[in-house]
Amino acid sequence: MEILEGHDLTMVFGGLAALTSVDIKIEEGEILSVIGPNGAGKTTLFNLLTGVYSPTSGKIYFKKKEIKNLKPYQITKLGIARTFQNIRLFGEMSVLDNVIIGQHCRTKTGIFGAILRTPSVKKEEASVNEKAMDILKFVGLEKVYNEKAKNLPYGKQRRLEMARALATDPELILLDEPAAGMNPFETNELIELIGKINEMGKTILLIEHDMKLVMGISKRIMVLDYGKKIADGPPEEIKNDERVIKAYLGESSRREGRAC
Ligand SMILES: Nc1ncnc2c1ncn2[C@@H]1O[C@H](COP(=O)(O)OP(=O)(O)OP(=O)(O)O)[C@@H](O)[C@H]1O
Repeated sequence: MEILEGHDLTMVFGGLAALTSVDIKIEEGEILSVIGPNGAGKTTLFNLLTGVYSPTSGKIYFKKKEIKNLKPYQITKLGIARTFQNIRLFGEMSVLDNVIIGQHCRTKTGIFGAILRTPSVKKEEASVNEKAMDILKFVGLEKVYNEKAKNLPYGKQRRLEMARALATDPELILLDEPAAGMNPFETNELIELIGKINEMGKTILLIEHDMKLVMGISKRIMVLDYGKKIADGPPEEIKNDERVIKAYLGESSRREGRAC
């Protein structure tokens, strides 16, 4: 069954079409990667699916429910979580607190309960703490739970972003360039972690430039170029797709052009 569908998605920014008539379908339980040269529209697509922008036209369904006009927090509550290309942690807060904040959309305590500290509030706090520690163990950060987030090395900060996304108890996780800035060792660890998250039953949508990671873990790959979908299929097919090869060759010649 499809967990998420986007139909005919178009996004225009002041006359520039960042996406034109893009269809996307994600099957429950799959790992789908979105790739494409710089400026192809990948992040714009993520921003539409998570409610950061409302598309200029087109429809988006999560588990058959239309979500096009929902706010990001409403979409999170329905079961979609994301990480960002530029890490967005609360640097001055502890690793544990960053994960606890992720659970906020699932807790019941209101302002009065928090002030009065009723037994049910204390009980909920204890279970929130326990769950946050379980998630930190899962991503391998339990030993640094008390560190300030900003003091973690880069690869661990990325893991913490994933932990915080997991804390919202999502069915679908969108990862925006999770391997960006990682060394090969950290990337291998990340591949393992994404596999484990998928084995837990979570569906994963990924934007990534690291082809080793993309080819290694994706069940399917969708390719964007200049805001249009130019290919969609299993990794073996995408590797040999002429339009995809051309789009990437075009990008390297654009880069060389810039460097001159
Ligand atoms: N908020 C915005 N306002 C105006 N133009 C935008 C906005 N967001 C994106 N764009 C433009 O839309 C196009 C697609 O950008 P987008 O960031 O989605 O590409 P991308 O594939 O994620 O690129 P990269 O791989 O470099 O992150 C680009 O031309 C970009 O400049």
